[in-house]
Amino acid sequence: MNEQDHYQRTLMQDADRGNPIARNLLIHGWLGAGNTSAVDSWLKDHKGGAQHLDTVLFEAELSCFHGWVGEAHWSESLRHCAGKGHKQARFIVSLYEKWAKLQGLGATTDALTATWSSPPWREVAAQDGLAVYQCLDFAPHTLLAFIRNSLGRALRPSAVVDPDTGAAVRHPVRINSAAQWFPEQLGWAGKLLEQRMGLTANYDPRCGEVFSLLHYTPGERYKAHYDCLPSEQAHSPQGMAQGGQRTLTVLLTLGDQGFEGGATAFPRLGIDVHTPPGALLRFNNTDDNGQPLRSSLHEGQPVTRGEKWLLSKWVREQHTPYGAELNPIG
Ligand SMILES: O=C(O)CCC(=O)C(=O)O
Ligand SMILES: [Fe+2]
Repeated sequence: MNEQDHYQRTLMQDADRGNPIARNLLIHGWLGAGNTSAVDSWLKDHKGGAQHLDTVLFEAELSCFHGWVGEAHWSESLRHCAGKGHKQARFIVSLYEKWAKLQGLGATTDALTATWSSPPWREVAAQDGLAVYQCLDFAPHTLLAFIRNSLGRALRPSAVVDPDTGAAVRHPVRINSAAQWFPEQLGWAGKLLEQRMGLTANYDPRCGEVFSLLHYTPGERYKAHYDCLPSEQAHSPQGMAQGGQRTLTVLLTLGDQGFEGGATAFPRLGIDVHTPPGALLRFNNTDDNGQPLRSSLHEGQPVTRGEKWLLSKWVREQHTPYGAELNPIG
């Protein structure tokens, strides 16, 4: 058996045992390859078995985010699973309801199918080609806690690769911990966040890089840096394969409520922004001609008390490999 067959067989076995990440990799792989009949028969096989509700919910997720034509409308399937007491389905329904409440939608509105209307942005600074905006009350606190609790377990000290040895080493530019939220781990909550963040901050989620979770304890910081890349690097064949230049940064503050210090500061503009939990901060890294913008220099100042949690999204000018995995048939 060659390596590819072995990988595929392992995925199938793990998916059959109910491992959701293996299942997502397997199905997203089939969707990306246009093999919809494999997806169809996998769903049919598993709907009868012990993982019946998991499979119904997963089919609903495919319908909601990937254009899959399921047996029922995704919102009906989601409600059905929640009604049967499926824990994850209940969480997702409650997430939609909390989000609808945050948007001021009345209790009579169907939170699952209500159209998303982006909350307003507030200008923090607009100077020297840089526009910094804040969007307060973007995401409900249950989502923030969910991300902290789930992805938080994958936090590791931030490292950069030593060009001489290839070893991962601590680097003084970024003293914090970080974790990446890979596409096969996003699940319903992560995909909903991708969708709503893209609509709100006005970018195509397929141009995004993987979400990074950043965590800072007192004394930790992210020293002044640019998110954009040197133009030659961004537009080299390797850079273009990654989506080209990083044009936009969007940060979602996850809490916790009580941290002090840790503002996101723009030293060339002389401003620092303290973004409350659930709010977005958005700024451009390039000018109107797509060139790196000097005024976009920014830093995460040292935290002085409590813990700072942040989810960061770097957006490229073109589709990224992450974007292709995020939305295999979109
Ligand atoms: O921690 C911060 O406030 C800044 C984070 C940041 O600059 C980034 O993720 O690119
Ligand atoms: Fe940054």
